[in-house]
Amino acid sequence: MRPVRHPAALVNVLPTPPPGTVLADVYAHLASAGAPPYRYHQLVLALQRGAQRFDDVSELPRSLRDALTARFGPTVLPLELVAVRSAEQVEKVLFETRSGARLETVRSRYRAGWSSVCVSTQAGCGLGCSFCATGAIGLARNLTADEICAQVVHRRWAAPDSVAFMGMGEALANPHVFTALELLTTPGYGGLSPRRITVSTVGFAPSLERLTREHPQVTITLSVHSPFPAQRAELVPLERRFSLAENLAILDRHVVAVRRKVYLAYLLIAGVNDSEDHLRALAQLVTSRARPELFHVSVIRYNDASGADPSHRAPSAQRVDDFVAQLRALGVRATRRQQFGASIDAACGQLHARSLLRNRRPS
Ligand SMILES: C[S@@+](CC[C@H](N)C(=O)[O-])C[C@H]1O[C@@H](n2cnc3c(N)ncnc32)[C@H](O)[C@@H]1O
Ligand code: SF4
Repeated sequence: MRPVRHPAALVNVLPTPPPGTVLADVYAHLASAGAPPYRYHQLVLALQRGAQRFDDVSELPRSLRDALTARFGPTVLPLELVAVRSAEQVEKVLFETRSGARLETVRSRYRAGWSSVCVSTQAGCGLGCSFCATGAIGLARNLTADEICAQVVHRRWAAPDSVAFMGMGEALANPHVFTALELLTTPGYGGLSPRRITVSTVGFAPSLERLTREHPQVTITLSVHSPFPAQRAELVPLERRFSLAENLAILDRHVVAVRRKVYLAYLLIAGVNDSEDHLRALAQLVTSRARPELFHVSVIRYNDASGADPSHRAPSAQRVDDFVAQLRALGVRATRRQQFGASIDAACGQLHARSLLRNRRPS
């Protein structure tokens, strides 16, 4: 949404911020201090223009800026930029939260004038997938909604065209993700179309159901990785709690209700899940759905990941292309997921918020 300039015009424009966010606390604080409503709106506009500190919001009287700083600390956004690394069309940033938790965010510019931010939803991840660097470090904690949104609106980059919840962590294991989605999609705050937001999950079924109910237009990616339950449980231990079948049943209902495509991620690991049997079983899994045309398989080439199972190997690029072509020949809509930034550990599955410190550089 384009900022509305005149404060008086703003009073009834911005909805109240969702509870559980710093903006909700600021809103309540300003109201209890007797500040007129447009002061809150001035603050939000200043944030959208890149202000990071209460002190930067020159539209607010000095006394109010001082009161907000005294109550909430100097910065509005709860992340400090610690280090940056760039390569190809990708920039990877290491952030630190006020409590000292570390997370990484990746910004890609994959075609002229189009940018996407891949946000982390947890510091680490507790789900222990065998192929993932984030899983290897375990879970430190869920990120707050503010910490998730701050990655999107950080002054380092202009507002992105799309946001992927595909960085560190399992988004649907973190209830704060729902607050973040609300903030990012509300006009006047993030203002992003939900269709430009992708949530990737290994299948936290109750939260997946909730996502389809509360944010039906958000794009969903379900990480599959094996069509065989016993093997999938080895690769993705959450399979033992919420099966692929249970998650696919949720998506079956969802695609019928919203008539929108969902994505199935298939991470190809040489000699592990790239056999003819896997190919046929995966194709059967998709083509047997009631609406197979609404399931799109994204094949991902395995990236070397620190702490992952040392026996995992990347297939050749040709093998990935062949796998995609064979899926198509079996009637499945499939593409290879384009990935950039593997040389700086910024590609899928490589985020672990440790090695960037060697490249520390000021913002
Ligand atoms: C890190 S996960 C985060 C989102 C969510 N937890 C999930 O697993 O879908 C994002 C994507 O990275 C992929 N991924 C994980 N480890 C990988 C690796 N070593 N190489 C390539 N992709 C990987 C996952 O399969 C998933 O599609
Ligand atoms: S692949 Fe996703 S769910 Fe699995 S360990 Fe990595 S971040 Fe967690």
